[in-house]
Amino acid sequence: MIEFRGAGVRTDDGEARTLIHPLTLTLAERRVSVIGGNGSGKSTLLRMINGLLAPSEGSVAVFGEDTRTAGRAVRRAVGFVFTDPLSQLVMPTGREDVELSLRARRLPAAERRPRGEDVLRRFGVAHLADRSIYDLSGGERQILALAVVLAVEPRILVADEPTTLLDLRNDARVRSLIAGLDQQVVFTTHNLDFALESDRTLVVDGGRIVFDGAPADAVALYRELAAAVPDGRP
Ligand SMILES: Nc1ncnc2c1ncn2[C@@H]1O[C@H](COP(=O)(O)OP(=O)(O)OP(=O)(O)O)[C@@H](O)[C@H]1O
Repeated sequence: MIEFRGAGVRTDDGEARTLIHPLTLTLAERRVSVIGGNGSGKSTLLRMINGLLAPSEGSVAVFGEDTRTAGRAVRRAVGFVFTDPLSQLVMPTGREDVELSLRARRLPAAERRPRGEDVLRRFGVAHLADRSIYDLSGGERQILALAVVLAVEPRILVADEPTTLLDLRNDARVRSLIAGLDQQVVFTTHNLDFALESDRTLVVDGGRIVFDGAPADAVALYRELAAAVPDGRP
C-alpha cells in the first residue's frame, strides 16, 4: 500500500523547476506500471516511493510509514532496482552481493551461503555467482541486481525499467518472474507489452499523471501523446 498525499518535487538549484506536480493517489494493486516519454518524471516518481527522494511538499507513505520520518522502515519494506545495475551491485561478485544483503538483514552467517545460493539458482544466475560483476553482460548484471534485491524479500518491489538491457529470452524470464512474485511490484517501462501485463498503469507527462487506469487505455493514450510530439522535441 503506497500513498501519495499532495506529494510533489521541485528543484531549486539555480532555476526553480517542478519535476513532479503535487499528486494524491493510493497504489494498492499487485502490479502497477508507469509509462511516459524520456524525462517525463517516471524515475523521479519511483524514487519517491522508497524515500530515495523526499517530496518538497506533501508526503508519501508506505504501509502507513512516512518516507521522510521513517526512512529506515520504508527502505526495509521497499526493494528498489535501478535501471543501471552497477549503481547497486557494490561487491566484486554476485554471491558476495547477495550475502551482503542477507547480512544487512541480520541473517546468521551459516544461513547466508545456502540462502544466497537458493536465490541465485531461482533467478538462473547461480553459474555467474563467482564471476566479477564487471565481466558480466548488462543483462546478466540486471538479473543479478534483481536477485540481490529480492533475496531479502521486500514487501514491495520498485523496479526502474527492469527489462531494458535484456534480450528476448531474459526479457521473458524476468517478466514471468515478476508476474510470479507474491509482493506488490511498481515498475517503469518503455516496453508497452510489459505495461499491458500490469493491473493499473500511470501515464506520466511533464511531471503530471495524465492518465491512471486500465493498461490498454493507458497504452493507447501514450501512443497518441507520442505521435503528437512536435519535431525537434525528444
Ligand atoms: N536532481 C535533479 N535535478 C534537476 N533535474 C532533475 C533531477 N532529477 C531529475 N531531473 C529532471 O527531471 C526530469 C524527469 O527525470 P526522470 O529521470 O524522472 O525521467 P524519466 O521519465 O524516468 O525518463 P527516462 O525515460 O529517460 O528514464 C528530467 O528532465 C530530468 O532531467
